[in-house]
This record gives sequence, structure tokens and C-alpha cells, in this order.
Amino acid sequence: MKTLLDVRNVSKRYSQETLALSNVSFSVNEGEFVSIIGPSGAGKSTLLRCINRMIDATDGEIILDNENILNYNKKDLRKCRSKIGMIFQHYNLVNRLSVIENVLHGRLGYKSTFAGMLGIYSEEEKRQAIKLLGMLGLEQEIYKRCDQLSGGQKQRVGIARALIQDPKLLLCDEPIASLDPNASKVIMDYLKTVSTTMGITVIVNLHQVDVALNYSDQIIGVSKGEIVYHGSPKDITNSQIHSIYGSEAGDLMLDIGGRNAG
Ligand SMILES: Nc1ncnc2c1ncn2[C@@H]1O[C@H](COP(=O)(O)OP(=O)(O)OP(=O)(O)O)[C@@H](O)[C@H]1O
Repeated sequence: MKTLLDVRNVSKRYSQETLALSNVSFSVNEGEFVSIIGPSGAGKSTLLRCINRMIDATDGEIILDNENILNYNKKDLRKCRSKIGMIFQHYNLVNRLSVIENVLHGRLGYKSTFAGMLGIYSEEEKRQAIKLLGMLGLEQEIYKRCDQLSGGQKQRVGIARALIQDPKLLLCDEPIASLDPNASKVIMDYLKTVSTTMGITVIVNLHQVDVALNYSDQIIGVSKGEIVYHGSPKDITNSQIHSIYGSEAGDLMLDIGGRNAG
């Protein structure tokens, strides 16, 4: 399998006191589904934000599709961002706009500022938006305003907006943290489909260990800015989960329902 993303010795220092990532290295293959787990403050969001260059890593290399994106200038960065779709906990939609308009916003990275401001989209882009919304079970919602949708529906709009970019990599920062268990399952199932049937690599930051274990090809456990586990969900033990979560681990053992008991 081909490597899509190679994170090499990446560190991120916010200040003298805060080293949020310390010498982090891992690689992810095309089409793989990877979950990043770890306690609050471990550095999970910082890692995703370094990968899509919302923030700059202090040190290291991030190779995406054979290019070191940490060396990119502003123009290259635009090109690189279109290869990376992002999904957020709070969806980041424009609530007063329609579902389809929000989805089409995913094409802005490909347009001049002028065309983008005027909301000029091709028929092909509109057809593609409608197709994606159909695939995500939102054919009845296409022209509704986003503020009329449920949380789960909003997150599906977020997925459609990311997919219309035609990304190679989908980064999802706590995509189900604001959703109930039913809506969470729907979203996780769609994200899994994105990796298995569309071949798009998916990296998800998750609080729910049980969900991460159920859906992922690989688990990356982060604690205090370091990777303390990287491997298959099948091989992770209770004591490894304990060492990832430290004092937060107690409740999590209940969540995974004794899967690793003994
Ligand atoms: N913009 C920032 N400026 C300074 N420090 C920051 C900033 N963002 C995060 N940090 C610090 O970096 C560390 C890692 O934070 P990060 O948000 O990446 O963790 P996380 O694992 O995503 O946590 P959570 O699960 O609570 O979102 C924490 O100590 C946090 O306080």
C-alpha cells in the first residue's frame, strides 16, 4: 500500500512552558482509517492543525503525497489545503445559508476570490453537490437552511463539503463529540465508507475509545504530546489504554465493555 502521509519528528511549542507535541513520527497509507486517542490536552487537535497547516509545527517534516508541506509558501498552501478536507466538532457551517450553498463552499479553494465572493459555481459542481448529498441521505434537505437541521444532519453536510473538495485526506476533529449515540454511529459509518469505498484516508480525533477500536485500521495513542501507542486496535491491551489515559482511564474501561478483560 502507498504511504499518503508521513509525519517525521514533528514538535510544536506554543510557549516556553507548553510543548504540545514532542518529536512525533508516524505514517498513514492511502485509504486507511486512523483514530487518534488520548486524554484532554494530550495534543490531538494540535497534531491535526499542524497537518493541515492551520498552525505551523516548530520542528520536523510533514510529507503529504510526496511533498513536504511544511516548506510550502502561501500559494502552494492553497493547493495543499484542497487535498485535505476538514470536519469539525461544531460543524463550522454558515447557518443562514442553504445546505447546498454550504457544500459548494468546499469548492472555494479552487476559485479566484472574485468568483468565490459572487458564489459562482459550475453546473458540474452543483450536480456533484447534489450527488454527494444524496449519498449522505440528505436529498430532502438540499435547499433547507442549515439552522433547520439536526446535529447529525449538519455533520453530514460537513462531510459533503469536505468531499466536494476531492480530498486525498480527511481530518476529523472530534466529529461526534456533540452528537447522541445514534447520530454518532451514522456519522462514523459514513466516515468508514469514505475510506473503504472512496479510498480517501481518514484521520479522526476521538474521545470515545470504544468507537475508535470498532472503526479503525490503526490507533495512535497520544499522551503529553508523545505517541505512546501506534498499532492495530486488535492488539491494544487494557494496560496500554491505561498508560495512554493515565488518571482519566477509569471510566473508559467501562466503555469498552471488558473487551480486553484479563
Ligand atoms: N493556541 C494555543 N496556545 C497555547 N497553548 C495551546 C494552544 N492550543 C493548545 N494549547 C496547549 O497545547 C496542549 C495540547 O492541546 P490540544 O488542544 O492539542 O490537546 P487535545 O488532545 O486536542 O485536547 P482536547 O481533547 O481537550 O481537545 C495543551 O496543553 C493546551 O493547553
